[in-house]
Amino acid sequence: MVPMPRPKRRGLAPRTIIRSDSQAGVGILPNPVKVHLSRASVVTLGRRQMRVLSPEATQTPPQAGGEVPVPQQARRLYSANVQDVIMGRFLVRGVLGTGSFGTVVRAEDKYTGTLVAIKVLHKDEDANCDAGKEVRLYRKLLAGCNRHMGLFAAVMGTGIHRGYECIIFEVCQGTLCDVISGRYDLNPLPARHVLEMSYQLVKGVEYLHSLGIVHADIKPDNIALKSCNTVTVSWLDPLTGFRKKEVLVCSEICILDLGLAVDMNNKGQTGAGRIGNRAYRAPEISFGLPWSYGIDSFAIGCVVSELYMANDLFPSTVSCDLEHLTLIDKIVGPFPEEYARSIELKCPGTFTLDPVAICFPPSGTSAPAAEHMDSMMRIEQACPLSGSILDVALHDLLRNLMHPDPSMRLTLEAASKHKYFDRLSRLELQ
Ligand SMILES: Nc1ncnc2c1ncn2[C@@H]1O[C@H](COP(=O)(O)OP(=O)(O)OP(=O)(O)O)[C@@H](O)[C@H]1O
Repeated sequence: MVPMPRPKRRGLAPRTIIRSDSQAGVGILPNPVKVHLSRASVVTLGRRQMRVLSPEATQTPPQAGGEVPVPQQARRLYSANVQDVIMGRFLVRGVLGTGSFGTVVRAEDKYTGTLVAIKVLHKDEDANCDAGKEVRLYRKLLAGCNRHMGLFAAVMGTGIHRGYECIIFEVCQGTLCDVISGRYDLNPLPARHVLEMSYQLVKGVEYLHSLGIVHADIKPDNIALKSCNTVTVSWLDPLTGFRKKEVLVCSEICILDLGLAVDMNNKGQTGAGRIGNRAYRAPEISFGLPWSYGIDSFAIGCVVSELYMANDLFPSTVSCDLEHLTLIDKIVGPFPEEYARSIELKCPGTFTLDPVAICFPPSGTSAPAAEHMDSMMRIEQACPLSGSILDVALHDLLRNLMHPDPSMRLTLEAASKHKYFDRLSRLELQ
């Protein structure tokens, strides 16, 4: 049976918490701005406006019979119709996903029968700027003709369809989000697959860094599987004995979506503004500080932890930056004292210093205590990463990838040489 696309695990809720750029540089928001989103709204994030889709606009509920439904007509979004022909050549077969910048459809080349993924970028001035950037970054990757290119979905061409900019990609099958959420019933992944996928992820993004590009949106939704083919094996569960289990035939992955990527060659090696998904966001971004390549290391640490645990690292119910930072402190912290002092100087009211801890709930907050109750319970129940990651070498790698202080965080070049990867024997990427 063809698995149905699931809504992204971390899709934005109808009432989503967003901080506008006016707060950048003055630290985190104690009381986040709550914005009621209509079906498709434009909000200011960082220095640009960005389309945010409400769940109704992004979810495509499964239909009986395995057919992929197409999204309803939405303003400025490409409305995919099965049998639509893109650029006079590609027959639309279904929708693979819809994101902030585009609708990605599976399509068949009517001349060769080849299946491709076409990202049809939303039609608005801002998104089209990003289209140009995304294409330029992919061209930069291609120009390198580097062997790491296999770790990115190959770009097969670009074009315009009914005024929408399109990028044609190699089609991949499913994402790590599907794997972690249990859609393919692959959990727990064999340790070997966690190792191989982690290594590819580290090497792929390390390659981006070597070109001066920060991906800035590493999350399980943006890592695809090259193939979802599985075999059934007999698996010895220490508690219940032998049972049948599905295992991927091949652990090859593919990094998607350079839509938010930042070319640091033009930026003096630091970026600014809020970027990426909170669940994978490095603390310096939430503090409103300049950030750099380390934000990808942090996000990769989160993704690898989730692959290993087959579960979220930070709960998707986290309601504000301060709660997220408190969880970082508890799960992969503590924040080093010197770093906390330097943040407190720049963003007063973020830390208490004796002992060092994030101020959560913020002192003097106007929100009634009841509003913080769920957050406090989540924080109390969170356990340090060492409680969940039993493999000592992997735990060490993750602690260093997710070091709360970016100046002490492992670079991906160093990560690729970490002792956890010593046990790789046959990966060609070495
Ligand atoms: N080459 C591909 N093969 C298969 N599925 C793909 C491919 N590219 C994208 N997708 C699917 O489409 C979804 C949206 O694509 P993408 O992330 O590029 O769009 P976006 O608008 O930039 O999204 P975001 O909001 O995450 O920035 C992905 O999460 C993935 O599920």
